[in-house]
Amino acid sequence: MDDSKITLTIGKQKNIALIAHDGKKAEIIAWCEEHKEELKKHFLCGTGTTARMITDRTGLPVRGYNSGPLGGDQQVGAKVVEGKIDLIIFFSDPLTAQPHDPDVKALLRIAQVYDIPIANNKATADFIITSDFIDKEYNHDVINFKKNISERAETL
Ligand SMILES: O=C(CO)COP(=O)(O)O
Repeated sequence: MDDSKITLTIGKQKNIALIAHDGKKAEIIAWCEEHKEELKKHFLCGTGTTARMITDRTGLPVRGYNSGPLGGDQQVGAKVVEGKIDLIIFFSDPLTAQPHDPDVKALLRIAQVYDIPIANNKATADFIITSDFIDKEYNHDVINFKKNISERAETL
């Protein structure tokens, strides 16, 4: 058995990261409004502009990191590595080139490495937010996890 891999039972409340490129901001705001009652039960964070716009338009509290082009995707990726993110809703824009495309790819890759559910369009986001996953105690395999479970949200 790999000693660096620990299984944690995290509880029902999830730490959810919300991210959208500019061409998809309206879509993620509408999605948050549609699922507001569910999202209220969870801890929300996101890249800078997305977080601010969701809070302004829906009233949901969303802790904001840096804007995506200024390293926000990398900050979310680092939280994934630390075992603090349970779900990522990332409405990326497939029709517009992004200056920070390497950061976007790095986030997609690290979510895959750590087996974190990541929705890149509304259909997938709808599926996850209405699924058992969101309601269940979440058993999460975390590699090199060093923080106490209760510190997870506080240190996001
Ligand atoms: O660029 C982004 C994700 O790659 C999103 O960043 P903002 O939320 O700051 O617009």
